[in-house]
Amino acid sequence: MRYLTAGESHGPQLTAIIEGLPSGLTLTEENINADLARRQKGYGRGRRMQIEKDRVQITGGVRHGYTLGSPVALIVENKDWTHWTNIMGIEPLEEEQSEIKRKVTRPRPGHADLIGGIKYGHRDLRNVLERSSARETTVRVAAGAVAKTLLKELGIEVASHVLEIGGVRANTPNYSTLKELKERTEQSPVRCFDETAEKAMMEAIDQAKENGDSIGGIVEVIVEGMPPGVGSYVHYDRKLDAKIAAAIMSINAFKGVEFGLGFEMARIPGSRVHDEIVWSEEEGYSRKTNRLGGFEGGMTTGMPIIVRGVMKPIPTLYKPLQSVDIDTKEPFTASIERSDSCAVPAASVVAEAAVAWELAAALVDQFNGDRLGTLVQAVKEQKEYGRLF
Ligand SMILES: Cc1cc2nc3c(=O)[nH]c(=O)nc-3n(C[C@H](O)[C@H](O)[C@H](O)COP(=O)(O)O)c2cc1C
Ligand SMILES: C=C(O[C@@H]1CC(C(=O)O)=C[C@@H](OP(=O)(O)O)[C@H]1O)C(=O)O
Repeated sequence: MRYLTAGESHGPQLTAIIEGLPSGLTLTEENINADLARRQKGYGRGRRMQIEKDRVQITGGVRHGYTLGSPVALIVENKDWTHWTNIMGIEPLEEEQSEIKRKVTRPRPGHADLIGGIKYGHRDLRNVLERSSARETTVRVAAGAVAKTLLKELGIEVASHVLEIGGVRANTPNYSTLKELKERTEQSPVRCFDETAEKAMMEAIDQAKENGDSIGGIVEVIVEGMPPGVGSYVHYDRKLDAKIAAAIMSINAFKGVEFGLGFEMARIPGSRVHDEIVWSEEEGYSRKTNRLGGFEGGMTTGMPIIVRGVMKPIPTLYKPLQSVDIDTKEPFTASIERSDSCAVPAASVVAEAAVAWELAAALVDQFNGDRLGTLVQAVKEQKEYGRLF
C-alpha cells in the first residue's frame, strides 16, 4: 500500500492518491474531516489557519460508502488560493504581467528555500517554498485518517500527545485506557495530558511570539492492538521500526526519533532496558515492562508501540536572521508577513497519521490485504498464533 500527494501551499488544492487499500472498508468524508480539524487546531498557529477550513472530498475509489480496492483519491481545497490566483496561476503569464510573479529571492535559514533553489534551478524561491511548506501535511493527515479507519477494523488504536514544548516537559501521562488519553488530549489547546505543563507551554509560546521567535518540542505516538511479528528482521528495508522512524523524520521540521526509553538507553544498563518475557493462558506472551516501545528485531512485539519525534523551532521568524539575497548577493535581514510560532500540537496529529499509515501499509502488505474480511481474519489468526506459540 502506498500513497502520493500533489499540490502547492497556495495553489488550488492538495491531492492524495492511495493505492492498495483493501476493498470493503467503510470510508466517509466525515471521518477524515475530523482529523483534518484536529490538525488545524493548536495554540501557536499563525493567521493561515483562520483562513483554511480543511474539508476532504473523496473523488475516486469509493462507492456507496465502501472502498472498491481501486485507488482512492482525496482532495482538499486551499481557501487561500482565491487570494493567490495571480501569483500561483497555472496558465503561462503574458509578458506585461510578469510583475505579478513577485519573485522570492531571499532564502530563510532553516527552510528548504536556498537548497531547493540550487537543486531545481529555481531563481524564484517561491517555486520551492510552495511545495516544501507543511501545508502538504493536510493530505498526509487525510491519508492517515484512512489508515486509522482500517486499523480500527483490525482492533488497533492510535493516539498522540505533546510531551514537550520550548523546554517545558510534561509528566509521563497517567491513563488507564487510550480513550482516556485521547479525551484529555483533545481538550487541551497544546494537546498535552498534563494540565500544569499545558499552562507553562502556552506561556512559552506567548513568550516566543512576543520575542518574534519560534519554539519546537517533542510529540509522542502510542499504538495499541498490533499483532506480534509485523515487519521483519531479515532485511534492513523490512524493519518496521525503521519505516516508522523514516515516516516521522519525513514530517517537516522533525529532526529525531526514539522508541520506548529512546536516547535514555545510552545511560542505563541492559538489565533495566530489556523487557522480561512472561506467558499466561489469557494473554499469551507479554512483557512486565515496555521500555523498548513495542519493537524487537524490527518486528512488533504485540506490546504498545511508543514512538517520539522532535520538532525543531519553525524557521520563519519575525526576529530577523541573517541571509543573502540570491540576486544581489547582498546580506539582508528578513521581514515576515505571517508564520506559525509553534506548530508542535498540529505536528502531533501529523505524526499520528504518519505512524498509522506505516502500520496499515505493513499489515496490508504482510497479510492478505485485498479484501477487508480476509485481512481481519488474518490479523486475528496472527494474534492467536502468537498467543499459543
Ligand atoms: C504543522 C507544521 C506547520 C509548520 N508551519 C510552519 C510555518 O508557519 N513557517 C515555517 O517557516 N515553517 C513551518 N513549518 C516547518 C517547515 O515546513 C520546515 O521547517 C521546512 O519545510 C524545512 O524542512 P526541514 O525543517 O525538515 O528541514 C511547519 C511544520 C509543520 C509540521
Ligand atoms: C498552511 C499550513 O501551514 C503553513 C506551513 C508553512 C511552512 O512553511 O511549512 C508556512 C505557513 O504558510 P503561510 O505562509 O501560507 O501561512 C503555514 O501556515 C497548514 O498547516 O495547513
